[in-house]
Amino acid sequence: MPTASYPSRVKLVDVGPRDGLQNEKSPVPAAVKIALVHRLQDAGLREIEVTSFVSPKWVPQMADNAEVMAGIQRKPGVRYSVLTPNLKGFEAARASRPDEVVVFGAASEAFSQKNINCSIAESIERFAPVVEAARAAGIYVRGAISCAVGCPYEGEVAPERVAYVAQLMKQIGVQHVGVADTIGVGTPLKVQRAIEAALQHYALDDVSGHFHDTYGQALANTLAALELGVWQFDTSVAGLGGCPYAKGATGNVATEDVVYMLHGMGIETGINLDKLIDAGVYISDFLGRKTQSRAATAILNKRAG
Ligand SMILES: CC(C)(COP(=O)([O-])OP(=O)([O-])OC[C@H]1O[C@@H](n2cnc3c(N)ncnc32)[C@H](O)[C@@H]1OP(=O)([O-])[O-])[C@@H](O)C(=O)NCCC(=O)NCCSC(=O)C[C@@](C)(O)CC(=O)[O-]
Repeated sequence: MPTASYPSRVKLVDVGPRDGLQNEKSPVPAAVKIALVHRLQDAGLREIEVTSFVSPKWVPQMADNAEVMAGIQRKPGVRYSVLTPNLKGFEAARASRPDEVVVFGAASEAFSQKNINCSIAESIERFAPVVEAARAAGIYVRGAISCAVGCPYEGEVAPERVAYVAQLMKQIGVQHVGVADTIGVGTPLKVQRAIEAALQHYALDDVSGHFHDTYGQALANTLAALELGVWQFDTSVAGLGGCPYAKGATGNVATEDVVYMLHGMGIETGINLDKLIDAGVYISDFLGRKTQSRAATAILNKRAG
């Protein structure tokens, strides 16, 4: 049996400050979000998804988007991304000088309606002017394809739906797509089919994985994506998070767990695991709960002796 050949280097985008905190019921002060971003960049993260410019009525936790972006002491070489669902969000985001904006669509009609209040076709119409304005301003545009393997409202999602949305995103000039298992129901072969669907329209260098860990499959799914040559992943420090419109779904795969796995496989990330664990402890302590990262828990137990 041939051994899979894995990429030698992987880029992780920590989405903890955005995806991780968007669903928190109690307000997290902007100062804490800013401190978390600082800790992540000090740990070696080179891309951080900071916040979203969405309706504060829909996602109150992200209402401090501009304040958070303004408070970050930017580190050279680090890219800061934000979510922008429409032109209103983009115009507000633009003033805060993001390096990258994310338009977020879905492979499921029902999730599109629940999450962004429009159909898939309408979402593409809303994204098109965002993409045009962002690219004209030299801002990179990433697209997220939610519910790429399963939807909380429609159940299983066929890879053809992912290919369909990827094609629409490609047509309007989105530069990169993230294949997102929003509710963490995917298993390795299903995730590979979803990624292959995106690869029908995007090059390998322009596709990333975004796996929630609800069913404990996210690391296995990350490995399955690596086997296809995917080398970019969204992960969340301490495994924070969940989507307000995907009830019951847990956070993303913990950044610490992915870093531990990759380093163990001899794959470089540029991330200092100890500092990353400290960043996870910082935010978990603030939230008054234990980290969701198994690797961090094991290493913290060892540190405690
Ligand atoms: C997309 C909208 C805004 C459409 O919401 P809508 O109600 O259809 O928008 P609208 O254009 O009809 O406007 C209604 C009101 O919202 C305001 N509005 C309109 N746009 C904005 C904006 N950008 N920023 C601030 N305010 C905005 C607008 O000004 C107006 O205010 P009013 O006149 O009623 O006072 C809404 O549905 C929304 O905000 N949804 C939130 C979606 C969200 O943030 N979901 C979580 C992130 S996605 C995710 O987590 C998945 C991902 C990416 O991680 C990948 C994965 O795992 O799947």
